[in-house]
Amino acid sequence: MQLSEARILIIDDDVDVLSAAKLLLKRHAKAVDIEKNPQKLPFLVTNGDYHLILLDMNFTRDVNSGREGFHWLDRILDINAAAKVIMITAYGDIEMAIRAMKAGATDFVLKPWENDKLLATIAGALEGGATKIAAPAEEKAKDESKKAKAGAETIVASSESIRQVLHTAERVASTDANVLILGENGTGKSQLARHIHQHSKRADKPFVAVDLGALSESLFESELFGHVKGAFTDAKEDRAGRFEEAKGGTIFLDEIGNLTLPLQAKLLTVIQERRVTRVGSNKSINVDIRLICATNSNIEKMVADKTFRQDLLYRINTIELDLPPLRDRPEDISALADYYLKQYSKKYNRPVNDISTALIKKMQQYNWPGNIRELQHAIERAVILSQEKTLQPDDLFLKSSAGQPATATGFDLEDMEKNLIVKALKRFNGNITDAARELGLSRAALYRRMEKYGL
Ligand SMILES: Nc1ncnc2c1ncn2[C@@H]1O[C@H](COP(=O)(O)OP(=O)(O)OP(=O)(O)O)[C@@H](O)[C@H]1O
Repeated sequence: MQLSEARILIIDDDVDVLSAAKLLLKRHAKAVDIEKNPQKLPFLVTNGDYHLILLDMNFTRDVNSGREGFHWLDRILDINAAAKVIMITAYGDIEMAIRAMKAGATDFVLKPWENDKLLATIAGALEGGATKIAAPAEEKAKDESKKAKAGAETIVASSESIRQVLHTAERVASTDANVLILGENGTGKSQLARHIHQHSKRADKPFVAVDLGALSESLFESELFGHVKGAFTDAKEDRAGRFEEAKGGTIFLDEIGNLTLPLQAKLLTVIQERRVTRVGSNKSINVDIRLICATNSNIEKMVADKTFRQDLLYRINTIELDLPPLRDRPEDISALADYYLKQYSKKYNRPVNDISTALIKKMQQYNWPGNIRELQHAIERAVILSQEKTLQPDDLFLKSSAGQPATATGFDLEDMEKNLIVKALKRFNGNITDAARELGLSRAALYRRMEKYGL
């Protein structure tokens, strides 16, 4: 839709921001309403028929955390999941802006804004009607059902090593052989397990995934094997366990290397007998399941150290599939980056459609400790933050030198700040006053940071 047809609501507790925005927008839009008090939002959203809402992230009551901004974003999307909300965020709040986009905001603008940029962002949000991000709950439900549908997930496989693994996986899918998938975190073990299920004759039966690493010892039995009413204090009714839920289908036991020895013994019995007994019951039930396990531990070493039972390993590893880390398959890096670029530029309605050769090179030199999951998140952030059509090396926040571990999030705030400053200085040909204004900093604060980063 055109900006000239749009009804816009602006919510900010700073009256100067409100009047500046109104002054600008009323010249371009059909109607502009402003409101200082966010408590009025539910009423306004319900009755106002707005095409777009500009929402402040940090109300003064809650300046630092942005919590209130998220709260109001949620309220708006609860009332109208298709609402278009642009968050107004201060410089330094980029991390929050990313979270807001993930939580369902259509876009964000940094304060203080440039008028042209604000207008372009609003016009972009209004135009991108069809690609509006779904509200989180909707999105999640869509994801789940997508995953459940056979063949719905795309596996990117350019490298010979992954093609080999996929080839073997598809060949063994039709058998009922137990499969053990090995690989570092984020290499795609869960995805491969789902792929095997989808290519098996059990595809239209349940696929039940259990993260054994997240299961406490006390919950293990009732979660996996179920319980009968009264078996323990909280057992208010009979409940089937995950093995029973997977009947006729596949059970995927992730992080099997995390099981303690007593639990390994219990699991071994069930796998051998293909029968489970609910906690508190004396009747065992037959379960027809296909078993797939995965671990990022060195399981052979665990057997040698006697922390993993050899007989259990022999039961679960009839077929062993080894997913190599991403750093060992550079051909997959550019294919995956491309795949996620398309996915996220569509999801977030961003104009980014290409990755520069220099950035591909940078990615291929990096060691990706978090593997595909880390690459996926890095591209997602870059797509959200980039203003350009082609992603450049500066757009991806990685530790710069190859072989260095990334930070826990793969995203370093200081690197990010330095990059933003470099970009602003470039854009304004080194003009400190203009760059500082763009960044929302005083000239002195910008000088201090330039000194800190040796710029
Ligand atoms: N070949 C691939 N093509 C496209 N996306 C992939 C591929 N492999 C993995 N992914 C994606 O990477 C992310 C991590 O994959 P997954 O959860 O399967 O890894 P994992 O090895 O099970 O991780 P963890 O060890 O932490 O449980 C997921 O979003 C998944 O969809």
